This record gives sequence, structure tokens and C-alpha cells, in this order.
Amino acid sequence: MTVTETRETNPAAGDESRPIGFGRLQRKEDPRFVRGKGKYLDDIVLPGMLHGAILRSPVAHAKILSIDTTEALAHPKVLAVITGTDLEGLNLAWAPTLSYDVQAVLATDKVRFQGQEVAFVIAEDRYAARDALELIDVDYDILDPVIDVRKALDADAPIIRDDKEGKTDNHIFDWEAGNEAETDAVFADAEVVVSEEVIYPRVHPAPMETCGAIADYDAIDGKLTLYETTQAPHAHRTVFALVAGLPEHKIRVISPDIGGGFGNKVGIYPGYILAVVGSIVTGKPVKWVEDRSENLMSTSFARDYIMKADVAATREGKILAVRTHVIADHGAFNASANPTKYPAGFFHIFTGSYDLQAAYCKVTGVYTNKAPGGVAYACSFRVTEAVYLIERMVDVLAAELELDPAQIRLQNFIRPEQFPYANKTGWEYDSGDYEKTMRLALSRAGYDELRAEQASKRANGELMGIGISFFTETVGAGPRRHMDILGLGMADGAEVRVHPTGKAVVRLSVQTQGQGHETTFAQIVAEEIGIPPEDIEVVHGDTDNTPFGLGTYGSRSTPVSGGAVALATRKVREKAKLIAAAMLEVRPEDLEWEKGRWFVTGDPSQGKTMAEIAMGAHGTVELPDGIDGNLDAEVTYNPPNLTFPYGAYICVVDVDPGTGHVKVRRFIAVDDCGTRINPMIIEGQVHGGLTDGVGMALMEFIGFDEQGNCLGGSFMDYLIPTAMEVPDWETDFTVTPSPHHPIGAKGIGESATVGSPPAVVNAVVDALAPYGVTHLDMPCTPDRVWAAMQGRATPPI
Ligand code: PCD
Ligand SMILES: [Cu+]
Repeated sequence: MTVTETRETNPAAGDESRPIGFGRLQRKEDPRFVRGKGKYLDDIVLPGMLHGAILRSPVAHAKILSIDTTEALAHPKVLAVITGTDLEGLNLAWAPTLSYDVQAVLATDKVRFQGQEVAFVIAEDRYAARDALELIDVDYDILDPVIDVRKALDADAPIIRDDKEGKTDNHIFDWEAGNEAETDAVFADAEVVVSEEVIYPRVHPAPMETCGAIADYDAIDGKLTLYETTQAPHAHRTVFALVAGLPEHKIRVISPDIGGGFGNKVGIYPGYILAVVGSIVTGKPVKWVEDRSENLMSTSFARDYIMKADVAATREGKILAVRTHVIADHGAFNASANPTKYPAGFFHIFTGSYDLQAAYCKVTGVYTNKAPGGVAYACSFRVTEAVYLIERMVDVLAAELELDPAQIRLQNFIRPEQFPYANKTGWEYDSGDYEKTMRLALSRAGYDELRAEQASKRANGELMGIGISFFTETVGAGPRRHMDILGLGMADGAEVRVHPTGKAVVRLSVQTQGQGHETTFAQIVAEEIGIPPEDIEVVHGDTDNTPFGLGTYGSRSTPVSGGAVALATRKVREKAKLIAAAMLEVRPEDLEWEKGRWFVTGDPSQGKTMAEIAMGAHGTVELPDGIDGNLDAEVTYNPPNLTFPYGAYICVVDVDPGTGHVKVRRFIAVDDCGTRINPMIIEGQVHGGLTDGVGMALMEFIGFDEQGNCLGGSFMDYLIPTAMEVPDWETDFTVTPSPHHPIGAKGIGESATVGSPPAVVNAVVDALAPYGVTHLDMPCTPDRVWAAMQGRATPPI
């Protein structure tokens, strides 16, 4: 029997403006954010709190001959100055990185990049701490730096990591995926081979809020409370326990409101460790917050891949194989954040959305005198680089064969009936209907009309470009048998509790940074048990109050933690059924579910709402054996596979032939992230990511001069896009649910950042086709575009 769910018969049915479950629910967190009432790290003031500041190296590579802190210590407001030598005494001068390397917390022997941490001053206020930095005298013996990554492996290159015993070069790792021999064989017989060197320059996540920490060590009970800007509070706590030797149950990590993470807040920076040491040394809480330049110069950068690639195809445009060799610049310490087995992250998704016969990649990681990191900035571990490579190369091939870039993609897509699709480098794509999504994007764009417009403009000497990108991501890391970070399997926990009055709380291991988890995770609970989202409190960001899990990055919250929440809530629903049966004095088999309520089959008026059942659970009803008197459940979810969101993006640009200035005129983005929890939040995520992508394609990069001076150390030099540089986004969607995810959702948080740069660059290159340009490296700044138009080498990045 079916019951029509309306607000009258069932209060849990909701409506469009106030969905109880999935839909366009206004964000629950926004009332506090739009009123300036968010509580960010720097808003926290503890009684007696001191302030730390870091002295950083002005040079990229130098021996430290001496550090004199006498004058700084004499400053009336300074309480302590900590150097690497002090940390050596505590066995804390070096800390493990997320990639099984070590990184100097404070330099002892050498400095290895400009901006490296050298000393830490603790003073009564932030100004005094900064002033005292000027009073520290460091004597450096300058060494030749390694800046050009292509020269890092030369026999005469200076050795950066002479701290590592027996290290005689700057090599970090070689990693490969796919089958080299099979791939070479396909290439040997191919009718057409195109090759290109594609560079994804060093960029920076540049979140609005910089990184910081407040450490509060209580010497009496040995408890450390650590407020941190972190995307992964539980993982941080475990690492602190391992590194500092503090007992894990005596560490509480609190991650307050986070003003954007974008991967930048995954790692553990020296400043966090120094705040802890500072608090232990002074016996007072110590706050450390970096400034913008410190953030841009020393915290995790992203990308920095030089990718040489070849594509083998038939003359008709059937793509057969792709191979690539990448040189990855990891900076001075290998602090890249990746699951252990994958030193180049998920780069092996570079086979894209195409059905290939063979594929092979080799990635060589090297040290240079630059800041460490290599973080997944809006990118599930190097997926961004992979997507950029394949989507640029498909256009290179299309140009060579004089085929339409939309046509060549349609011709090569993995077809719907091929899913689950095992690609040639070890992934199993869960689901997709690529052609449908592509055709929707083409029709939304009016592709044929755009091409006609382009032809007539070209006849007038006007430069208009149309760029396409079709991307597949692999997000939701990941199955524990394949994926861990520092030995911690990549699962996530969730706890759901329904209080006696029918209000609920859900506790998460993941950590929102602006994505709206307080809304969407309440919506998952609402969808499953029909409690209105406003009656569901989402708790996160405090290790004392949430279950263990690996945190938010790589668009994994919905795929992993979202699964945990759905399954935990279903347990609550099943438990509610048993309790309802006891309350109604019927057998559980005789009950049917409609959102928010169990009722007797054949007699819908006999039923119990979740609120009634909650009260019943905590009340006096005789409960069946084995059922506790509560409506609580918890689950740790270990996903069986990752999810594979995808999308079709089309970008239209106009290039000024006189100046090389690129204007993004239109951008059409059709995304497929499976089941959509909150379409409004999804659109916001896509808008943000597209803006990111335009920034990287046209403006953003962290450059270095020959001495290793960072040229992107402020927002005067590191240009981030504003509303001025982007068009009104045109978004649309298709829905292909993930077959293995409890609610069919795939991640969306990074899709647009991943998918958009190739669309923009492909559009710029397309605009420049009349000049014979077939490739241009990002960022497509006016000077570089103009040089390309003159047939000149583009200025270095
Ligand atoms: N299907 C679906 C999916 C999803 N969703 C939604 O959306 C969002 C997102 O999601 P995801 O995809 O799951 O993701 P997550 O994990 O949450 O997040 C993360 C991401 O996110 C993004 N976004 C964002 N936003 C903001 N605002 N901020 C930030 O910071 C950020 N970041 C970025 C990044 S970069 Mo990495 O970290 O690099 O790795 S990663 C990342 C959330 O809310 C959710 O729930 C929905 O609704 N539906
Ligand atoms: Cu990446």
C-alpha cells in the first residue's frame, strides 16, 4: 500500500523551499557567517595567551653558521626564543612528513628554501614577537640553489638533502603505472603520434584565512588542547601523538570555523609544532598565526609538474594509447600529501574519459630549493594535473588531425555499457554516461552557432576561441586495503543520536571549511529518517566529541563520511522499527516506512513518528531483547571503491590581438556528481572551482628567480581572480548515481577546479590557431599570449 506524502498527512514530507532531505535548503551555517559571527582561529583568545612569530630564511640555500638570539631575548616583552638547537634537545628539530620524508621544524644545519623556519619568538603580544625577529642575528654561508627542476638531477647539481645519510643526488622517487611494453607496442604501430611538453606551473591554494594554531598545554593533567586550522583533526592528533610522544588520549584537537582549506590545511606545519613547544616551555597558551606572505611562501604549494606526453591514434581520430613522463618538483622536503602507495597521487587517472588500448606513466620526484608541499589543491591527489594533461593532449591531436575537439571526444568516450570500466592504469570507474553530458553541454552552449560566429570573426581578424574539456575524477579515498596516510586507513566514522524529544545530533570525523557540511550532512540524516534538518545538529572539528576518521580533502567527505552518515542513520531507522513495533504491539514485519514514520501495513493511521519512537526508546515501553533504550547508532565506513564524478565544460574567450589580453566571455559547465544532496551548494562549489580554474589558466603562479627568491609572495604578485575576471557561469547537470555509494552521491567539491583550466587554455589556443599556435603553457598572461602571437618563445614562468 502507498501513502501519498504531503505536508498534511506527513510532517516529514517537506516542500521545495524547506526540504526534509535532499534539495535547495538554505545553509544552516550562513546566519553566523553573514553576520560576521563565525569563530575562526584568530578570534580565539585564551586567558594569559602569548604570541609566537617565526623568523624565516631570506635565502633559498645556505649553511647556518650561527644564530645569535641574545638581543631578542633582552626585549622586555619576549619570554622565549626557540632555535633548532633547542628542538634537537627535545628530539623535535625534524618532523616526519606525510610522505615518509622528514622536514626541519627549525633549521639546524642549512636552510633549503626562501621562507624556511629558522627561529621562533614567543612574546606578550604579536607586535613584540615580530619586532624581536629583527633582533635575531643569523650568519648564513650562501650556497648555490637548485631552482630549475630540469637541472636538479644533473651530476653537478648542489645536493639539497645532505642531511640524509648517503644522499648524493636530488632524486626522491620514480613511480609508474600502466604497462610500458604494451604501450610502446601500440605506439610502434600507430598511424599518428602527437607529442607535447605540458607544464602545470606551481600554484598555491591561497585560502582566505591563513594557517595558525593555539596550543594550550596543561602541565598539571598533561593535557594538550590544540586549536588548529586543520582539515583533518583526528589524523593530526594521531600524528602529534606519534611525533611529540604525547599520549593520544591527552591531546584534543579543535578545528574551529575554517576560512577555506583547499588542501592548504591538510599538512602539519612547523608553526603548529612550535606553538605546542612554546606552550610547554612557557606554561601558557601560545598562539601562532601566519601572515599572507608566510602562507604563500612557505605552506603547501600545488602542481609543479612538467609532463612530456605522447598520444597514439588512428588517422580517423581513434585514440589508442597515451604515455607520459613527469618531472615533479617537490621542493626541499617531500611533504606531499598522498595516500602512501601513490607518491604521485592519483595521477594515473590521466587516461581521462576515453577507452584506450594501453597507457603508461612514469613520475620522477625531485628536490629543489623551493617550499615543500605538493598538496592536492582542489584536486584529489594530482587528478588536476592528469586531467589537464589529457584534455590538452586531445586538443593537440584534434588540431593535428584537423578534427573538431567535440567530435574527437564523442568518438573516444567510454560508453555507458562499459561501466564499471577498468582503465589501463588500475582504476575501476564506477559509472558514467559521458555522451549524454557532453551533448547537453554542447546544446547549452549552442556549439554550432559558436563555431559559425568564430569563423565570421576570424574573417575580420578577431580572435575568438572555444575550448572544451571533458574530465573524470577519482574521489572519495578510499578503500582501506589500497589507501592509507602514514599507516592510517582512509575510512571515516559517523555517530547519530536521536534525543528523547526527537531532535538529533550527528557527529562527523570530517571537517567543513566552507563547503556547508552543517547543512548537507543534516540533509542526509533528514532524508533517511525524516527529522527536519533544523532539528539536527552537526558536530565536527573536535576530536573529543567526534569519531575517528581521516578528514576532509580530495572531495572525500560525501563519498566516505556521507556513506557513514547514511548507514548509521539507516541503523537508527531499523532500530526505530523494532521500538515502534513494541510500542504498537505488532510484529516488526507488519510495519512499513514512509519518511519520518513507521506505520502498520494496511492501517496507515496506526503508526509512530520518529519523535514518538524516540520518546518511546527512552521511556518505559518494554523493549525486545537486545535493543538498548536509545535511538543511537554509529558506523565506520570503508568505501568499496572511489567515486568517479565527471563533467563537460565549454569556455568561450576573446583575445585582444593588440595586447594579448584574454577575456572569458562564457563558460558552460555540466557536472555529474551522481545523487545531488543540495543543488544550491553544488552550484556554489562549481562556481568557486570555475573561478579557481580561470585564475590558474590566466593569472596564478608561484615563480622563482635564479637565486630562488619567491616571486609570488603576496597578492600583488600572486594574482587571484575576482568577479571582474569571470563571466556569469552557466551551469547544468546530469545525474548518474554511484552504484556502490549508499545514497549514490559522488564528490563535487573539486570538480570545477579540476575540469576548468584545460577548457580555458584550449579556448586560448583555439583563438590563436590563425597564428599557428598549437600549445601554450599556463598562465596565459597577456605578455605570454602576445609573445605566442608573434611566434616568439613565451616568457618563462
Ligand atoms: N553529490 C553531492 C556531492 C556533494 N555535495 C555537497 O557539496 C559539498 C562538497 O562535497 P564533497 O565533494 O564531498 O567535498 P568535501 O569533502 O566536502 O570538501 C572538500 C573539497 O571542498 C572544496 N570546496 C571548498 N569550498 C569552500 N567553500 N571552501 C573550501 O576550502 C573548499 N575546498 C575545496 C576542496 S580543495 Mo582539497 O582540500 O585540496 O583536497 S577537497 C575540497 C558538501 O557540502 C556536500 O555535501 C552535494 O550536495 N551533493
Ligand atoms: Cu594535484
